[in-house]
Amino acid sequence: MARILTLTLNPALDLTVRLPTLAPGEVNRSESVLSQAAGKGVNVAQVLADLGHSLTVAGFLGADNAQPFEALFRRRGFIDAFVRVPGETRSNIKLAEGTGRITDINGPGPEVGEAQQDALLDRLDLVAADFEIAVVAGSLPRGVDPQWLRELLLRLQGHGLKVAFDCSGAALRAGIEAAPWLIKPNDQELAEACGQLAGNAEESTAQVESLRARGIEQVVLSQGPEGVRWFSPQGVWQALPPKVEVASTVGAGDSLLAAMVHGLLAGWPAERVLRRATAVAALAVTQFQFGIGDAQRLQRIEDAVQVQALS
Ligand SMILES: Nc1ncnc2c1ncn2[C@@H]1O[C@H](COP(=O)(O)OP(=O)(O)OP(=O)(O)O)[C@@H](O)[C@H]1O
Ligand SMILES: O=P(O)(O)OC[C@@]1(O)O[C@H](CO)[C@@H](O)[C@@H]1O
Repeated sequence: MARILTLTLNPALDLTVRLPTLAPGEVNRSESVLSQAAGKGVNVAQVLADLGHSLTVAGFLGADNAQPFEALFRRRGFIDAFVRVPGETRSNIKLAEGTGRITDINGPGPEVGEAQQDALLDRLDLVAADFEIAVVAGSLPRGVDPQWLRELLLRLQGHGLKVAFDCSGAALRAGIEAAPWLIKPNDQELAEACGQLAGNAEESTAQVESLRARGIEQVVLSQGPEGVRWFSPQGVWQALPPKVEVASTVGAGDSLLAAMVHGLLAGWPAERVLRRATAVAALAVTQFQFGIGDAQRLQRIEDAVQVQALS
């Protein structure tokens, strides 16, 4: 199995508040509140660990509330290469209604100074050669410029790493300039990357192909309950997940990304890569925790995923 680095520049403590129905402007009573050390790259690491890989996690972590992250890293056996920054890692609130609807309230993250940004680059220069691949996922904290992110991706690639990248907005556009190996936009992020929302499948295909023409080998377009379209040198593939009971969609994209990386690193045939990854993502929406909770359930979901080659 591979040694994988995940970078979460703006991790979060996810506070998932479960309630029957959200009534905005009213006093709401929750059923439970779950607090988890999270953020996209950390969630990806959890899934990759369950798929058998050995993980190093890095990024910027607020020094004042690092404990839940450190506990997770110890429990999971992750090597902790996070640079500590003054202040707190943000808390992101996820309002999870009984219907499966989720309302995300994500914080901006701590202010990260130039010295800490340099420290992370220096640390990555030291360790990069140990890895086959880096997964860079999630937003930027305050003080970090999208162009710094572009430089970071170029630097990782300069060390010979494949980069899988999942981001949004200006940071996504800047990262794309570095032509990472793989990106995983959703429809909205594809629109942000290409300047307009595609009106139909033909238009989104043309947008994806324009990105691939810029040197991005793999584009995994995630489309919520409608599944995945995957554009790669192995052709264009589509997967439709079975209907599942939704607990929380938070982290579904991270699960999809992790499992795509897993299948591609394993060198599996395209159909198997996409089938497994779609099942891992569908399983993720049935649970509140990150990672692969129930292997038997995963197999049942995988058997029900529909995959077809589009070209
Ligand atoms: N209701 C659902 N049922 C089954 N699979 C789902 C459902 N919602 C999402 N998925 C799976 O998870 C994948 C990722 O979901 P989505 O497209 O919402 O990602 P995302 O926007 O990156 O999400 P997030 O950023 O919250 O992780 C989808 O491509 C699909 O395979
Ligand atoms: O604000 P960002 O960095 O874009 O997204 C952060 C986040 O919503 O992404 C993960 C789910 O993908 C959550 O664990 C986390 O709270």
